[in-house]
Amino acid sequence: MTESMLTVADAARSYGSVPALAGVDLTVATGDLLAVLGPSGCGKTTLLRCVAGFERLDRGAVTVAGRPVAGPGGHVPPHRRRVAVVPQDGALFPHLSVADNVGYGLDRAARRGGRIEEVLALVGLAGYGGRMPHQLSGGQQQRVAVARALAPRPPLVLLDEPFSALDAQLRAELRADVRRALRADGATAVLVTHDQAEALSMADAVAVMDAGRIVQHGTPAEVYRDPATPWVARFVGEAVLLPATVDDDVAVTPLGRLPLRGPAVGGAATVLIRPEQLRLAPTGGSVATVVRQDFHGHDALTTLRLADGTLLTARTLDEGAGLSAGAQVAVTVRGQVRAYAGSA
Ligand SMILES: Nc1ncnc2c1ncn2[C@@H]1O[C@H](COP(=O)(O)OP(=O)(O)OP(=O)(O)O)[C@@H](O)[C@H]1O
Repeated sequence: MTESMLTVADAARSYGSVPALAGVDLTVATGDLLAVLGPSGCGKTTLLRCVAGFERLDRGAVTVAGRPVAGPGGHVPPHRRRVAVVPQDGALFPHLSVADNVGYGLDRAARRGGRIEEVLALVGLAGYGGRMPHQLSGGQQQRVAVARALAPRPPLVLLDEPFSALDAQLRAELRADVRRALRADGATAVLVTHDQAEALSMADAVAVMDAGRIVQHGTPAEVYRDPATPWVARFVGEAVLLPATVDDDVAVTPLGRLPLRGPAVGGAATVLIRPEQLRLAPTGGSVATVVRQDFHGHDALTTLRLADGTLLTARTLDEGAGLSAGAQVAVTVRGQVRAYAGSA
């Protein structure tokens, strides 16, 4: 079994009457990247700051590499936790060269041993050591911040929305490169983000957070395909949620009888269908009217209305091309669906 590099147990922290953390349990396996994904204000940054040691817990405990750093035994200050933080804006020292920024936390032996060049190469900046931060683009500055965090080989690296200030294309490139660098260096990391695509594409595991609690912890595929609640379903991607009646392993829905997977529920339920499960054809399914189509280049989201007024969103490729508002199509569902007890 893989050992945990980070354990957070029943962590609670309030600001006045606001419970920013309301009992968080979390583990990160050694060598993994965990994404903490949640909407603004759910407590992500507070969690990260409590792990780093910038904030104290009201209750609970944090263990890093088997060593208690917060909890009943006391509060280890940030600089003694061996936890590296990559902040949103990089926060490089402006008066130090790239090499000196990266080498800041290193002892002389490590500096001489070539670690600075090694981590700069890992983040794609070999040969940039002599530059000053202001001579770098925003994306390059973030790469330096990641290299600086990795340099002393900390047991844990925390990344706080590190790509949020970058434009979309740069962000995608940097995500992939930073993921590769972390993996190549064997680092264990926690990434805090409100961006589902970032969490699902980068992480080994995703902890979905809402109102100070972790509401689901699983692989990216698990939280997308098998969300714990309708709220998680909506938060991690486009979701079609339909009223249903469950009868054994079949849900009776406005789109017909659909096979179920996941935990059994009985009676009135809500089913989750992902837009890519919906297939459109000229005939041979439930009849729907096209309301509108939002073109995204690689695909399109087509909003449809069933005869009973139910709205659906289908992700379409060629089969939905050029459908205009008012057109009639037949909708079928591919694969199994997940049901939740009660109505949405
Ligand atoms: N220093 C503080 N003083 C008072 N309230 C705070 C403080 N820090 C955070 N909060 C409150 O705690 C809650 C959680 O905040 P936190 O910054 O952890 O959320 P977040 O998920 O990181 O949000 P965002 O994505 O917007 O940064 C919010 O309601 C916030 O207003």
